Amino acid sequence: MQPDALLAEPPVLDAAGYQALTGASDAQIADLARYRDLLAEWNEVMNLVGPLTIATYWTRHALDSSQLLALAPDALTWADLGAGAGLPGVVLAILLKGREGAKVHLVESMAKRCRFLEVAAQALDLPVEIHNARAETLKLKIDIVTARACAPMTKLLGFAEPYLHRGATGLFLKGQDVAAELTEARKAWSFASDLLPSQSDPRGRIVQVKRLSRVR
Ligand SMILES: C[S@@+](CC[C@H](N)C(=O)[O-])C[C@H]1O[C@@H](n2cnc3c(N)ncnc32)[C@H](O)[C@@H]1O
Repeated sequence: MQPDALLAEPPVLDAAGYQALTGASDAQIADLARYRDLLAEWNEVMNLVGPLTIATYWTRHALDSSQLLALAPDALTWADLGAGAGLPGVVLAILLKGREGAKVHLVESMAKRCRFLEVAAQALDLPVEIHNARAETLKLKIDIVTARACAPMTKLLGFAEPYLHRGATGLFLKGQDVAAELTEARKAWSFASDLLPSQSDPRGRIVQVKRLSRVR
């Protein structure tokens, strides 16, 4: 990682800044704002996201999630493992809404977080399927498997293995410890990977993973 990247601060965007940067439509901005309001409302009674991160929603959550679409512009089917409150999956679903064949699988093992996901999906009329399940137990054939803050890389690859084996590409949002996590993961897994820069966090990286197998 470049030393100056370690010093740089993430951009702080409002809705207008986010729209100028991403080209999102007015309808998508309205849906993203509605999702932020739902997050803020439900966060009062349920631990969904760090309360302070609502103030930086457009960078920390909206941009962090939506940047994945530019890396896989033709992908229609996604699975978000450990979706929690729906990050990145709900943001992706908002932006994919209306595209024929689009579907985001939101995979979350905690039932109460799935209740929030059901509310968001209904309020925003999203192309999602919610699975209250452990990610590693599902057998979904999809284009892209993603996750943010779900587990360290070694464990996350175990969750993602069934999806990668069915042909998915992995795009995982990771923080500044990614290099150490990858070194550790290579003790258990053999895989091809690329480290891509994050638009929302100069210290973060997106790990693109293909061809996963266990180290014997
Ligand atoms: C720290 S939260 C992150 C949530 C969200 N991705 C985000 O970035 O805000 C991790 C979530 O992963 C879920 N989780 C952990 N292991 C899982 C598994 N094997 N299958 C499904 N969900 C899992 C947890 O219940 C939790 O909601």
